[in-house]
Amino acid sequence: MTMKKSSSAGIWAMTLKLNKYLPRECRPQSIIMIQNTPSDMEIHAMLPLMVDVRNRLVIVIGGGKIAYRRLSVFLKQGAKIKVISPHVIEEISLLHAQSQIEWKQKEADIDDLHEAFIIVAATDSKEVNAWAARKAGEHQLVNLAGESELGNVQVPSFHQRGRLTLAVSTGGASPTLAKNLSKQFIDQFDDAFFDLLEELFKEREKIKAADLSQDEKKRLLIQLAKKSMDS
Ligand SMILES: C[C@@]1(CC(=O)O)c2cc3[nH]c(cc4nc(cc5[nH]c(cc(n2)[C@H]1CCC(=O)O)[C@@](C)(CC(=O)O)[C@@H]5CCC(=O)O)C(CC(=O)O)=C4CCC(=O)O)c(CCC(=O)O)c3CC(=O)O
Ligand SMILES: NC(=O)C1=CN([C@@H]2O[C@H](COP(=O)(O)OP(=O)(O)OC[C@H]3O[C@@H](n4cnc5c(N)ncnc54)[C@H](O)[C@@H]3O)[C@@H](O)[C@H]2O)C=CC1
Repeated sequence: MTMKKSSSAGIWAMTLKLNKYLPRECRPQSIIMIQNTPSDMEIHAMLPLMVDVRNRLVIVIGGGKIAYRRLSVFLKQGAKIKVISPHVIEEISLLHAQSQIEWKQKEADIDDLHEAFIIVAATDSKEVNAWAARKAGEHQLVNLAGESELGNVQVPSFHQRGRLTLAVSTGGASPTLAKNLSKQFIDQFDDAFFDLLEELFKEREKIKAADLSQDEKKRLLIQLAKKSMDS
């Protein structure tokens, strides 16, 4: 599989193959010397969480196509959206005209940030985006469309259907790859699977509510999951 090529084992194997073409004195002395894939400890991967944004305020600084892409996701999830930007693209202007979002037609300033649960900085100015990250409160979530490492939230590529959410993040390595992978993953599931998931949910609720010991409930729930995987 292609993904495996970039694994450290793959690089090791490739390097070992190369070794035989190198004069003995030029060969790497140990695997440490030839290892060029950072370990999981060295990469700052972020924690995936499911966040309920319903009725929470998301401030979007900037009104271009990336701001629109971000706000569309939050809006669909039930968040309240306030766009702060001197100019916005037509799609944003239309949402504003339909009273689906708020729009303050101005440059962002410090007063705009306070009440936000999540701040999205998606202007075309690195300075403005970095300013938003700096000025955000300690308890706020901040997403920067570029230079995302200055914020504390990154947006993965995700698909949701029924109760299933599949999200893929490549931590900034390749958003396009994340997009393709998440599509490939969700396409593996057919309609019957989503019906099954709904059934499982109902069955599980019943078991949880039943007058049984915790151990017995756990046993039944594991059995239920096993049965569904076999079917
Ligand atoms: C760090 C992150 C920011 C964050 O967390 O907010 C980030 C950063 C940047 N993206 C850039 C480019 C592109 N981004 C996309 C697409 C998506 N980008 C998304 C997330 C993220 N993008 C986060 C990392 C996620 C990860 O790595 O897995 C997705 C998943 C979600 C979303 O954006 O809504 C969405 C797919 C949605 C879907 O599934 O459909 C495409 C392709 C396209 O548009 O089709 C391109 C062009 C091709 C390419 O580069 O691959 C650039 C360069 C900008 C410039 O040119 O300057 C930067 C800035 C930088 O890297 O510095
Ligand atoms: N995360 C991702 O997937 C991607 C991120 N990017 C990054 O996203 C950023 C935005 O990209 P686009 O939407 O294409 O830009 P754009 O140029 O279309 O829009 C920029 C917007 O920022 C607004 N703006 C500028 N200064 C402002 C200020 N002081 N206060 C409030 N609003 C201000 C402008 O009025 C405009 O509406 C870029 O920095 C780019 O690097 C770009 C492509 C993909």
